[in-house]
Amino acid sequence: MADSADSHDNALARRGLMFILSSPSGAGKTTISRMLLAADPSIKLSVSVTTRPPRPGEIDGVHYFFVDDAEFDRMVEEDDFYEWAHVFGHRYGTPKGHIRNALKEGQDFLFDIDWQGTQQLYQKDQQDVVRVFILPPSIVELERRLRSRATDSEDVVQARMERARAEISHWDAYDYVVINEDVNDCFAKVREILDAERMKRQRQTGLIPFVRELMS
Ligand SMILES: Nc1ncnc2c1ncn2[C@@H]1O[C@H](COP(=O)(O)OP(=O)(O)OP(=O)(O)O)[C@@H](O)[C@H]1O
Ligand SMILES: Nc1nc2c(ncn2[C@@H]2O[C@H](COP(=O)(O)O)[C@@H](O)[C@H]2O)c(=O)[nH]1
Repeated sequence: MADSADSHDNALARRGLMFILSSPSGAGKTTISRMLLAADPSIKLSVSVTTRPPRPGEIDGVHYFFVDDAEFDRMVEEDDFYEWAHVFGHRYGTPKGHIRNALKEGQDFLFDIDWQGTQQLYQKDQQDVVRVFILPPSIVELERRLRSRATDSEDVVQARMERARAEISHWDAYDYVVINEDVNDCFAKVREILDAERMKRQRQTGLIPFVRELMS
């Protein structure tokens, strides 16, 4: 029979989470994602595949896997994606890789993806998905942030601003909505959401035998 330390460890066993951060472009989800990854080594980034060219400082395999159209087509044909979508004139997709098995083993993953990808992941796996939408404090501030990032041409900034209201209209398809005014406050809220979701009874698959043993 397992001793109490073993059974307590088993009781903490749970499935991994698919923790999704979405927002209109420039609201700050990449910033919040990077803060979360730096603060919490037990969540891993799901690195997306994209046909968009790298921005200065972006590293292949770290921020994205940068591929050409032919390679993206090949991955679609071979069913390599959990989900993929057209966003701002390029294609972006979540590679299946080792995610499914790692989730079963309790590994949490962070997804920085848009509303289309969120819908697709949610349809496939409602149980493990947690959807968080980040809003900017105002449209003026959103535009200021897109420009201050200084990584995109004027045309790209304009195109993203034109899409901003349409992106925001999907806010009610998310479990949580957080306004990113002060970045540290926003990060703290996102972290609280992650911590609480990890504790949900339904996710803690190891609890059932533990509670049975406690009650026996
Ligand atoms: N709370 C904040 N206050 C001021 N600036 C912020 C805040 N949060 C993020 N920023 C800045 O705004 C810019 C856009 O942020 P970020 O790149 O994280 O946005 P994003 O939502 O990931 O955009 P995209 O979807 O285009 O990747 C960055 O320069 C970032 O440093
Ligand atoms: N559906 C998906 N959307 C994705 C994925 N990876 C990123 N994104 C979203 O695209 C836009 C633009 O990103 P950027 O890095 O070019 O600014 C943003 O909303 C991302 O969240 C993906 O794999 N699937």
